[in-house]
Amino acid sequence: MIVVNSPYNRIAYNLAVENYVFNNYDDDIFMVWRNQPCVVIGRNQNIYKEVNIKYCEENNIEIVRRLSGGGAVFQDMEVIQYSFITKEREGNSFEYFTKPVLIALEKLGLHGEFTGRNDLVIDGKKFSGNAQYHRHGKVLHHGTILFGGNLEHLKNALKPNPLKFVGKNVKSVSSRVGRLKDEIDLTPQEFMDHLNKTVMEVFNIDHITEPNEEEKKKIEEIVSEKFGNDNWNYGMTPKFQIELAEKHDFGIVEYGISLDKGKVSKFVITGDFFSNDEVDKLTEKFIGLNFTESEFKKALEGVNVGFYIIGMTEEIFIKDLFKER
Ligand SMILES: Nc1ncnc2c1ncn2[C@@H]1O[C@H](COP(=O)(O)OC(=O)CCCC[C@@H]2CCSS2)[C@@H](O)[C@H]1O
Repeated sequence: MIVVNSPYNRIAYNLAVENYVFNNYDDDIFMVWRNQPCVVIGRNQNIYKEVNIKYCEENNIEIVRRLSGGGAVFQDMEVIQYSFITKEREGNSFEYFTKPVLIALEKLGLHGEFTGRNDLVIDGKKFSGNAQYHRHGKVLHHGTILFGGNLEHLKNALKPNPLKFVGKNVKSVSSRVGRLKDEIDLTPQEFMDHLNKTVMEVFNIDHITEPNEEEKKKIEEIVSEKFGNDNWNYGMTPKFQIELAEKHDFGIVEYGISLDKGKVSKFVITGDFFSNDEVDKLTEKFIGLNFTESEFKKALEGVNVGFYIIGMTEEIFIKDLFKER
């Protein structure tokens, strides 16, 4: 096993390093890494359901989809990730790969435990979530460790959308969380070094490497094709529909929205309001867009919604579709 140091601290890049190493290295790998603020969703999650996209846009929190399954987590520069990439072997359970983390904590006088699902907890509070990806006889096991981190962002960015979404998708499992830095006096960097050192001892590793310039180019290609690309981050959202109805003094407005590959594929507005023109002339402006307030507002520039739905304003329209429920 060798240690790979990632030169990046952006989620799309670090996921691309994992992906590159997974596909191109024969050695088993260990890697510790961290990112600027981001939300990382599971492979089969509905981005609209699990993430407060507006909050993320307003707070510069990137949203990226990973290859492994499971739920959505928040990370920032105080949240530490680790990855093992190995050949698939008997006994490669979640418990097996999380053990070195628990050993590293014991050395710091902290007693953590593995729970039945995929979490590590201290005193019942989750500080680590884990996920795996298996392919071609190899396994990627990675985990996030809430060493520190902005809990306000964690709570707000991951607030599940309470709208009824008709469709299949993996839901996150919300937990009571706790941060390690409230228990120990280390900086995030010191904690990373400690974790690295512990794993190097446990697995007898003496070799540390870093992607070279040529590899970095390939990693950057993976970023633009996948983890930094809306077609992956939004597009892998399973098909779903939303139905809404809002009562206004100018009438009841019913919205039926279908999303396919993360984009609006069908949008129907019905109701008992008065109209000057066919409402499909309005709704067709949104076909192909992400279902986000920012994209809808952009599409509405120069459009008079009151022309299609008498009494309607842009403000009411946006509120009907995107207000916090
Ligand atoms: N950073 C972090 N650490 C620990 N727990 C978290 C974190 N962020 C959110 N949460 C809590 O976990 C649940 C979601 O739990 P759930 O079990 O649904 O999902 C996970 O744990 C997935 C872990 C993925 C790890 C990958 C490793 C490399 S990139 S991401 C969320 O609602 C919060 O309550």
